[in-house]
Order: sequence, then structure tokens, then C-alpha cells
Amino acid sequence: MSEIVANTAVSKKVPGILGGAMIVAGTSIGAGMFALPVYSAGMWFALSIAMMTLVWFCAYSSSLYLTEASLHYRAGASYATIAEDTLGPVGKLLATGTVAFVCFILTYAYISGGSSVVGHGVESVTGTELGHGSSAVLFTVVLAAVVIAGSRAVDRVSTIMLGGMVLTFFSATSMLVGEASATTLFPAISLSEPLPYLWVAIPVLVTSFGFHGTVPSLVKHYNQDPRRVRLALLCGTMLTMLVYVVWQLAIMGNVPRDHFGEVIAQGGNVATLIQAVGQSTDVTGLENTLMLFGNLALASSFIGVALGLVDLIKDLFKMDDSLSSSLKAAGVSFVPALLLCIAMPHGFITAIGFAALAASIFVLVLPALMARVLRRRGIHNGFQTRGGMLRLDFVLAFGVLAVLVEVVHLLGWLPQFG
Ligand SMILES: N[C@@H](Cc1ccccc1)C(=O)O
Repeated sequence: MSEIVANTAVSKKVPGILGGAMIVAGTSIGAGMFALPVYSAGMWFALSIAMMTLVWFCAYSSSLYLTEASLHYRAGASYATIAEDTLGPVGKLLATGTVAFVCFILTYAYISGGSSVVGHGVESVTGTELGHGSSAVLFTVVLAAVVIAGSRAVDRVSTIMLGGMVLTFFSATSMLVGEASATTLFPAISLSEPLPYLWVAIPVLVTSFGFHGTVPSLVKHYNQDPRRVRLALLCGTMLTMLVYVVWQLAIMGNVPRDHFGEVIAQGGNVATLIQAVGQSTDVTGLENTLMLFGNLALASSFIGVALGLVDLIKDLFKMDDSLSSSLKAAGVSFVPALLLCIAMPHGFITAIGFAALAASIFVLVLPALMARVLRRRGIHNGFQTRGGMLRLDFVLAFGVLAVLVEVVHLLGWLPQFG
């Protein structure tokens, strides 16, 4: 009896907006953030913020289209299920394929980025140089253990990491923003100089605003209440945008534009970027605080993405939740990425480029297409994103543009800065 009373009390409690917004921001803010200054170095601060606003608008809109689509299905129907019903087997293949690909390539990017930070950190504390391979193995083994320990541990470890990230982010960026110089932020260059580099940043910006796999869970979380889902999406994506603007301001206000050529030449990895920031300012403790932030941000995203990848593999091969199955699934998830990382330790920026191709399909193209099909079918259930077909087709077209730009970039046909 008391249990029934307790249950009713729980089901009446409406989940707050903050929780949902944190899920959105927590998933979005990750590896993409470290690639942002590197990819947008060509167009620099002012243009990158203008482009970021446009990408924010598209990513937020597409999450609304996904909400619209999710509301047609039973609570908890996954992204892949919705894609299959609206776009057929090709839709399902694209949905699962892009997610699996983004997860795998991000796992590689996290190990590459994380081990560069671990290696640099060990060297600055103990003075001994840890090889790329050993740093990669160290970073992977520690985090894989957390993932295998299961979602309970992940939950707790993520909360601790998030707390650490907030602290280190604010202390590092407040030092940097205080040091930022207007002439470094707004160098005297004509508009025609940064314009050719506008394109290359678009897919990476789309990736850094990506979290869309979580939308169906958010719809379920808020008991299919579109008003609350919309508010959580709006707050979460705006928080992400705020963090990115502060980040770009902190980095581009301190590291001059022409120093980025050097960073890019060295592979643009996380530790290289942080070192460049450290060399540009003489604030004590800044580099170490940033290193700690970098490690925490990469580790927390790694855990989230890796957990998704392990679940996906278990689902694909119909494995259970026993320890031996988890170990096998983790092996399939991490060993290829780890080996790739030992063979190619500096592929962080390239990996983000490949992830961006799949992410643009997953984040912008598919949600807009799914909502389009459902609107065509004429089914109405009380929630339709404002802006009519014009907004929907704009988001779709921008998504297709992002995919095309990344293909052209991967073929090496876009102008390269530095
Ligand atoms: N936004 C994440 C990457 C991501 C893309 C798409 C979906 C989920 C996650 C990052 O920047 O690290």
C-alpha cells in the first residue's frame, strides 16, 4: 500500500527543466569544443560567432522536429525506430550507421585527445616522458573499467566530473577572458581574408551542437509534454552556446590568429592547443587548470559515448548484461579504437572531420526528413514546430550543405588555413 502511495507521488512529480537542460548540454559539450578554435581559426572570432548562431538555430530547430516526430510514437521509441517507420530500411540503416560511426570515431578521438593530455600532464608533474602508446593504454583502461562497472558507477563518476569541469572551466576562462585583448580578438584584416575559411567550420560546429540521440528519452522523461521538452531543449542548447562563446573568446582573445598555423601543423590535438594558450599568457596555474578541464571534459564525454557504444554492440549481438558479455562488448568497442590510436596518435582533428560527416546527417538531415514525412502523412497531435515548411526546408538544406562541405573537405578541395 505504502509503495502504491509512494509511486503515485513520484508519477505526479513533474521533472524540472534544469535536469533536461543538463542532459542536453552535458551531451553536447565534448570533444567538438576542442576542435572548434582549430577549425574556425581561419575565419576567426566575429565570423565564427555569427556562424555559430546560425548553427545553434538549426540544431535547436532539428531537435524540435525530432520531438515532433517522437510524439507520434510510444514513449521510449528510439531514434532508429522512428527513422525506420518514416524513412524505411534505408532510414534505419542511416540512423544506426551514423550513430555507430560517430560513437566509434569519437571513441578514437577521445583516446587520442585524452592520451595527449595525460602524456603531457605526467611529463609536467614527474618530468618523465610517457610514450603515446602507454598514455593511450592508461587513459583507455581506466575509463573502460568505469564503463564496464556499469551505469551506476558511470552516473556517479559523471556527476563528480561535471562538478570538476564547472570549477576548472570557470577558473580557467575567467583568467583568460580577463587577459583577452581586443586587438587579438578583432585583428585588422579585411573581410575577404577570413571568408574562404567559412565553410570548413560548418560541419564541426554542427557536431559540437549534437546531442540528438537523447531527444526521444527527453520526450519520455517529460511524459510527452511538448512544452516542457521545448523549454529544456531551448535552455540546454543556449547553455551550450554560452559555453562555446566564452571558450572562443578565451582562446582567440589570447592566442593570436597567426600562431594557429603552428598548432594546426602539429596536428591540432588538445594538448597542443592548451600549450599554445599557456605560451601566450603568463598567468600562473592556467595551463594546469586547462589541462585538468580538458581531461575531465574528454573523460566525461568518453564515458557517455562509450556506454552508448557498448549498449549498441550488446543490442546488435544480442548479449546479456553479465560481466563476461560486458567485457566482450567493451573489447569490441575499445580495442580497435585503441589500436588505431597507437598507430596514429595525432589523428584527433582528422577524426573529428569524419565524425562531422556522419553527425551532420544524424543531427540535421534525418530529423528534418522524418518530420517532413509525418507532416505529409497529415497526422496531427497538438505539437508542431513554428515556422512552417520554410523553416523545416531551411534546416534540411543547411544539413545537406554541411554534409556536402565535409565531403569536399575530406577530398582536400577546401582552402586550408595555416
Ligand atoms: N556534441 C558532441 C558530439 C556528438 C555529436 C552527435 C551526437 C552526440 C554527440 C561533442 O562535441 O563531443
